[in-house]
Amino acid sequence: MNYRRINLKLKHPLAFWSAFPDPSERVFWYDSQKQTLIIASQRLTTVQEKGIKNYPYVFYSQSFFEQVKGELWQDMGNEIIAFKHYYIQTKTDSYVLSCDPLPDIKDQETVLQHHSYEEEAPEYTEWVKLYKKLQENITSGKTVKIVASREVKFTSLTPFNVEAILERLVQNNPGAFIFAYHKSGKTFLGASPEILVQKTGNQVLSYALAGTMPRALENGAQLLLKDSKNLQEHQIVVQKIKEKLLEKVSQVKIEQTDIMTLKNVYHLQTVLKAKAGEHSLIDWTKHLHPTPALGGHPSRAALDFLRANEKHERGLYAAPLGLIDSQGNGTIIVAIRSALLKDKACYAYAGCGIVAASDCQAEFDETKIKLKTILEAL
Ligand SMILES: C=C(O[C@H]1C=CC=C(C(=O)O)[C@@H]1O)C(=O)O
Repeated sequence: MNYRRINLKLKHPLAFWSAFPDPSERVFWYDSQKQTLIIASQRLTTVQEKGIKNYPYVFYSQSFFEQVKGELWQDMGNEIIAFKHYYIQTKTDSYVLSCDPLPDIKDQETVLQHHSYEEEAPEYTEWVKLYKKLQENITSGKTVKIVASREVKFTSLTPFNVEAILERLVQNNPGAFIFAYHKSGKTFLGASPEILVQKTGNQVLSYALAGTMPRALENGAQLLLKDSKNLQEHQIVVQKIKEKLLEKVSQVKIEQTDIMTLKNVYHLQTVLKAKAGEHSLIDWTKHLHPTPALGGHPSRAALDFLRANEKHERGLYAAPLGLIDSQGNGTIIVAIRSALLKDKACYAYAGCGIVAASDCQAEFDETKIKLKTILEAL
């Protein structure tokens, strides 16, 4: 496909997003580690994996579970999509790649509108019920760890303003991957710190990210590095990713476990690296998802439990998504610290890994802290 390159430096890059109102499909992707922003707009076509090389970037997503239940998440994800226009901004360059005439782009500042909203959270007693069943599952030996999640609905007096929320997600979350996928009047967005798999040439990298302490806790980072419950939760993820990598390649490099510091929480983080071999980024994604940082261990039993007992549909929450370039390189994150916006409704998601030594109230509180990523952007 022939894309023209047009030099364009926007002072307010979100103006590119705003230049394509509904029904334009759009993707926003800001890698704050590389300080690279890509905004893709207007679907050109759905792509088969072998066709990826024909487009500057494609957007890849797959739902958390293979089957998606209910109305809310219908038609979101499980596709590879090429777009007509890409606005690309790196530390040194800024341009558009386009295969269609561009609309007028007004380089206007985003109005940082705040929203007044009401919360419709399920009762704490609902969490307690789920937690009890989960502990029974662990005690019976079916599972060792399950990552349970909550969906909390926030209703605003005015429609949620995606640009303002994205702007604040970028400002508040250095180190994270800020993403948005807009389709049919719905926007799924968030600021995820977790790379499922990143492919650069013949290298792949994956984050084991599990184990959490609030930033508000004094010495939280030091406590986390020594906390046996969190270390167990974390090690399950490291071992599983290692095992999965070794199913395809002969060597894996496991870096030292460290602390990832985010705005509201600390996490335990271990980076694993391997050779990509002949496997594509999508092969690796399908092979690794869901890690026990999002599903549980053993995986099948944990997923069966979640399907049977979580009341909400996960859709793209905790699911793999990202951009892949024409060389097959890119970063697939798991879409946590995320929410689905639809007009005046915001469905926000947060989960936490639960093992035998967990505490019901502490895990609930952890999901509330994780929800702050979204709430502080509203
Ligand atoms: C499932 C989520 O977080 C995962 C990532 C980091 C730490 C986690 C934890 O400590 O439980 C979770 O595994 C979420 O934010 O919704």
